Amino acid sequence: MTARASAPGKAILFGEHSVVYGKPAIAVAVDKRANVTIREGNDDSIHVKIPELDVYGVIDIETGLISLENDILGQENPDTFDAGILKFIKSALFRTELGSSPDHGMDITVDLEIPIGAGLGSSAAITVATLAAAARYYHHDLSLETLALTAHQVELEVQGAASPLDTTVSTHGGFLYFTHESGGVKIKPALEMPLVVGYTSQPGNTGLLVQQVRKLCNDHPTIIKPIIGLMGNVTNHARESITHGEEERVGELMNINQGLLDALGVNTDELSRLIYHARSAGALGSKLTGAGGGGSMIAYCPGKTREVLEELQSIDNAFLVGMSRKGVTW
Ligand SMILES: Nc1ncnc2c1ncn2[C@@H]1O[C@H](COP(=O)(O)OP(=O)(O)O)[C@@H](O)[C@H]1O
Ligand SMILES: C[C@@](O)(CCOP(=O)(O)O)CC(=O)O
Ligand SMILES: [Mg+2]
Repeated sequence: MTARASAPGKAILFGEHSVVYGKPAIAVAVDKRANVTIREGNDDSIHVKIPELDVYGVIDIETGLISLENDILGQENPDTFDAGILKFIKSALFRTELGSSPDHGMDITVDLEIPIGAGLGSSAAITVATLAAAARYYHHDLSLETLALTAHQVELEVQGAASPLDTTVSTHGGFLYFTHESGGVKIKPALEMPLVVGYTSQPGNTGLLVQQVRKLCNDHPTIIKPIIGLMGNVTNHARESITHGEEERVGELMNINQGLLDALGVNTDELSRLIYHARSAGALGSKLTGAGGGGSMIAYCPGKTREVLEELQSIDNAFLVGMSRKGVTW
């Protein structure tokens, strides 16, 4: 038996971090995906292979313990490596919503097109695709709604705190205005949305950054809560501007959102450099995307895509990102 599923990463245009505090957000599924294949295994363990990351993990079915076959990351970074992405895969495989849980060995391969820890939702895409592939493997029917909800539970369990934004976008695809009350509502942009992503070689860890913002908010509630409230206002203004085709205002609102994210302490030197260089090369707006603390920025650059891409590539990694209407496929 072989079961396959695939789910897209995402870019957050407006509202990362404030979405964890109940505010709205705008995000788009991107044309980079996590592709998961599950096959029956030859022994009693779950073997997970992620060739793009050089990660070869083993999950013990009885104890749930995760170990690394090649332990390269553990050796390089013994204090900080915590089996990272394998925790999401394990948590997904053992969810009761799947109707069954692993009772024999499996071989799981993740073909990952999304850079990890780059704010582009690799954790959500891998989680959604693993759940979908496992449901198929167990011949279990799972609605998209249950799939998105279950994937959010996985992110919550592994990350500690998480909004349902990434898992909603990865499940349903498209360009979404997300609220906690109504979930993802598709947006019809009245303008082209050419986006360039620039990513630093330093990965960010979403769980740690969300905790860091929580601490800042607890230490300075009368300052940080209004900033989070403002971020919600920026997102709502941006939705108007996107649907009315107001390019310059969209750019300005991205820059304002970036200033507020900086105030939350999730910006870095490297991100700032990419963000300001993108603006100098002609981007109307640029900001970090996802959790920050490293990872990626996006630049909104109608008519200037080539200039911005070349500028960012001269500093670090950069690529043009396209929207994916396709959410999870299985
Ligand atoms: N090279 C790596 N190999 C395995 N796991 C990794 C690696 N780099 C980061 N991780 C883990 O992958 C997860 C990435 O999820 P997250 O921090 O949400 O970033 P994103 O979803 O933006 O890619 C984290 O739990 C992190 O510990
Ligand atoms: C910072 C946050 O808003 C987005 C995190 O996205 P990513 O894992 O960095 O791709 C956290 C969340 O919404 O759960
Ligand atoms: Mg993530």
